[in-house]
Amino acid sequence: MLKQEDLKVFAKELREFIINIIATKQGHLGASLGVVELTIALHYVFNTPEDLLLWDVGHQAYGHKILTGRKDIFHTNRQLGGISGFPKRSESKYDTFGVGHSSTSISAALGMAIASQLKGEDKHHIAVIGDASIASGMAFEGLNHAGVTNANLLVILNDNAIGIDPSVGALKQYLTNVKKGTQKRNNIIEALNFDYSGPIDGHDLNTLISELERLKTVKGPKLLHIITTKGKGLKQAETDQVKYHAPGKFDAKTGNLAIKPNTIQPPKYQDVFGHTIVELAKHNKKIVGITPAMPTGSSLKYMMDEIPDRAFDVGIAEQHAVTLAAGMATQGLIPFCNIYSTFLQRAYDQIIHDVALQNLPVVFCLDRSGLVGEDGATHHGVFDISYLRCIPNLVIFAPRNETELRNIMYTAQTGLKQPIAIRYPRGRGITLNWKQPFSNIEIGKGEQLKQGKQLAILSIGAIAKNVTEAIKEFDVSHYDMRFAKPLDNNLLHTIFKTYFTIVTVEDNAISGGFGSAILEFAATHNYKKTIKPLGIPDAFVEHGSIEELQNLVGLDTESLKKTFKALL
Ligand SMILES: Cc1ncc(C[n+]2csc(CCOP(=O)(O)OP(=O)(O)O)c2C)c(N)n1
Ligand SMILES: CC(=O)[C@@H](O)[C@H](O)COP(=O)(O)O
Ligand SMILES: [Mg+2]
Repeated sequence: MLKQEDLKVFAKELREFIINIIATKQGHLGASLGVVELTIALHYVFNTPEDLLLWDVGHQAYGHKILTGRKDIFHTNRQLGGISGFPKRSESKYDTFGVGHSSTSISAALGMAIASQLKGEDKHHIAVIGDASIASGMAFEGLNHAGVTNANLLVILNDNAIGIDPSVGALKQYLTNVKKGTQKRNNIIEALNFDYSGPIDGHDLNTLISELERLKTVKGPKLLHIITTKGKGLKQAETDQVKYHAPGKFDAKTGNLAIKPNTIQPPKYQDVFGHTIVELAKHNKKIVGITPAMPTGSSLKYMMDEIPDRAFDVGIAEQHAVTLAAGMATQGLIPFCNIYSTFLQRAYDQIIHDVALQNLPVVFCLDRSGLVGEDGATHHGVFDISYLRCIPNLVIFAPRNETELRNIMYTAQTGLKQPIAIRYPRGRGITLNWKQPFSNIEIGKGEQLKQGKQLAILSIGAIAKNVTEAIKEFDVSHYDMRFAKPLDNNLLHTIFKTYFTIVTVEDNAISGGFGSAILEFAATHNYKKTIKPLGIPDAFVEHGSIEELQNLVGLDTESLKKTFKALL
């Protein structure tokens, strides 16, 4: 075991190791650099894995992974077949809880602490949570419960005043006041029956270690407030914390970002959303934009910059974002509530109870639908069609390209009388000249893209691109059905009367997805046809590039080609 006086040098080496690998292999950088000292101090003071250490979100756990037996394979981080970018129980006994979505650590650590009590085990339970994640409702539910238990729980609030984008809300202001020393009384955490200590410098190893040693002897729920700098140790990452949250490739020595080739490319779908909402909102004063803590990732930041009074970052609060949108819609506003497909899972009851049941015209923009790549199983947006399709009143649309995204956004603000979910993928579209004049899309209307004789392929969303390429040499029909709900029944009757074999293609789970909707249609109307649904199988898809993962599930162009050929 290293001596305490050697830990400072060790911290420098750990930081350099993380920077060197992430510079070429990519991943989340700033958060892990910010907790290097904390990570070392925690593993120095506590007896992991006997003591249970949980990382909220887990994007800051690279140091933890490196210190717990994964240094030699850290270069495989987030790559196909490599280690996960987040703590994962199946990967290591030091990863006590699987994460990726935020604000779960307090509840999970409390659950473990109560289990230890019931089993008569004497161990420590430590949840490390960031300032943006602790502001989420779920974290407060955990604190509220923990405060009336005598569970041996230590919550470490890693306060760097930023999430991916700058933290927002009254709690952030409160924490700032605590740091300034102007909020000594009325400590929220003490009011919840926690023993509060701090704020302390989270980069000072000696202070951290002595405070953690002291807290080991304190019984019951306790919270240590530490102040850190996101990106600590790499100048650019400290200065441009938003960019260096996950900067892509960069020069490990200078910190400069890799220069991207100067070629004209189609836009990212998120930017089509971001620019289009600004364009529409300038003309339609009823439009408001909402994001739960993802202004940069969703590109709602364009509207926040141009029309700040009508664009809201509500923090990591998906449930609140949806019900806030519902409230606004009751008053005649047209809320565009932009939530990553995977994070909308958190707000399921709000979609049903607060929006759909009251048939409120909220426009859900589900970015990052389909396979998202290196973030892996926690982040793929492959369930939304299934979890939304069973909800009455809700329209579900998936654009196959940028123009379709723009036009459905345009259509949604022209007096739609019901909620709509628009799902679109991570990454770039296919159209260079994408800023065309708007036109209306008829709700529930599909489109034929190619005419052929041998079979009919029905796709939904941007995966149409792979289908189009795969069928170039085949005599088949291709339909972009566009709406998973309502289905284009007229078009479907024509298709079912014309073809014997029908293939459906989607980047959503086959279970309950678009293909299931077509099977239900066939069963309802007594069509006895061969229907082959292609999509995500009934298993969690791991991490890798989107292309690799599409290949794994048979949705890349070559795999589709083989499947179609076998059916001809
Ligand atoms: C439920 C959920 N919503 C949104 C996200 C996206 N997200 C990942 S990290 C992050 C910011 C976390 O900030 P903080 O807790 O302060 O940790 P830091 O990055 O500063 O260490 C967000 C919004 C998520 N992972 N989970
Ligand atoms: C940890 C986390 O949840 C986010 O940082 C997420 O990785 C962002 O994903 P995008 O890169 O698709 O915006
Ligand atoms: Mg933070």
